[in-house]
Amino acid sequence: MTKAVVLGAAGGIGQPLSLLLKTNPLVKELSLYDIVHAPGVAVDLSHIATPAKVEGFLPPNDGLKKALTGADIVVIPAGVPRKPGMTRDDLFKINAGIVRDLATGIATVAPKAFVLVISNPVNSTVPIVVEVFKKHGVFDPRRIFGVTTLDVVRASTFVSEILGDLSLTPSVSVPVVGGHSGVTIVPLLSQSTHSLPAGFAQSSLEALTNRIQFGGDEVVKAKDGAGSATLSMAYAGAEFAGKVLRALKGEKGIVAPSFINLAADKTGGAALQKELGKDLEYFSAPVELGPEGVVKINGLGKLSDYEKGLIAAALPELETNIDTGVSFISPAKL
Ligand SMILES: NC(=O)C1=CN([C@@H]2O[C@H](COP(=O)(O)OP(=O)(O)OC[C@H]3O[C@@H](n4cnc5c(N)ncnc54)[C@H](O)[C@@H]3O)[C@@H](O)[C@H]2O)C=CC1
Ligand SMILES: O=C([O-])CC(=O)C(=O)O
Repeated sequence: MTKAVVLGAAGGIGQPLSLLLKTNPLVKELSLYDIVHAPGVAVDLSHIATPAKVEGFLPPNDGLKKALTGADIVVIPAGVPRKPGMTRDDLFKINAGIVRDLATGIATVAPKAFVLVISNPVNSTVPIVVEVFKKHGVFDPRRIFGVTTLDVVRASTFVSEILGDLSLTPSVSVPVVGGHSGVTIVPLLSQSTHSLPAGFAQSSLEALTNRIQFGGDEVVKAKDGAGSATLSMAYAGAEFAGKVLRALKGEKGIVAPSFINLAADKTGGAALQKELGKDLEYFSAPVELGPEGVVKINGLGKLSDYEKGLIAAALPELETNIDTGVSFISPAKL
């Protein structure tokens, strides 16, 4: 009996993500929570002929508590999205408090649930969730994930476009590491399952890297004030949640990049910090998943000199983003 919960379920991401979770056969119960419209979205989804039982909750009458009771996996797309001209960090002022309050609810009601954080800025909101869990004495680094899957999805799509064959997309896999904003997004294109065309110029590689790093801006610009990626994010969120659910059920060998606390696997985390040359507490790396969450943090593999430069450029911003999140909850630590 697996219960999934979506917090922020009536939003641009929340609705299609809830739809996709409703169609996942591993989900037996689906609870939707939002400050608006969640019961209506739930009734709508409840007519779909798949097994998951759907319920929707609003804040009054302990709605958050009811939504979270018995949760195995909680996905958080609650919060405001960007408008043109904004960075993800500009969202921190509003989203930090939203994520803190929702994390407090999870830590109190469903401390063992897997928590998948979509709300931006992910590089800071994941540390917020972790600090809240620490304060409640329920922190397990293996169970808290920043969802960076959209960067991986974009990398597969853009590489397939360059190879001139979109039908390759499902099998093209490119590790994307670091974090989830601008230069902290580091695609390791040299490790793509499908090589770029022979003679692919360095300038083209840089343009492709830039497109993956700033893919979010492409959508924000195209939506022209109406928000940021929602449908592709819902797809990516459902894909990552699906992997976590399969691992929870005992399937072995599932690996996916995610922004995690490196204490999730002490040996792998320490080895990664050594590779990075920096004692970062968080990093998005390929992680192997199991029934208890992160089983193993994989290293970066063989990097090109260009990729080494991208990692070096990502580290200072990542460190600042992480500190911003930690100090929002635990100012004394810094
Ligand atoms: N990790 C990633 O790759 C991506 C992250 N995002 C982020 O996801 C977040 C959501 O984006 P959208 O769905 O487009 O925004 P949206 O504005 O369409 O939806 C957000 C939803 O959150 C709800 N909400 C606000 N405060 C809440 C609270 N305290 N409790 C429960 N629900 C609350 C709102 O009522 C709304 O329904 C943004 O922060 C955005 O930047 C967006 C795309 C990709
Ligand atoms: O760009 C944004 O603000 C939303 C996001 O995280 C993405 O699309 O990758």
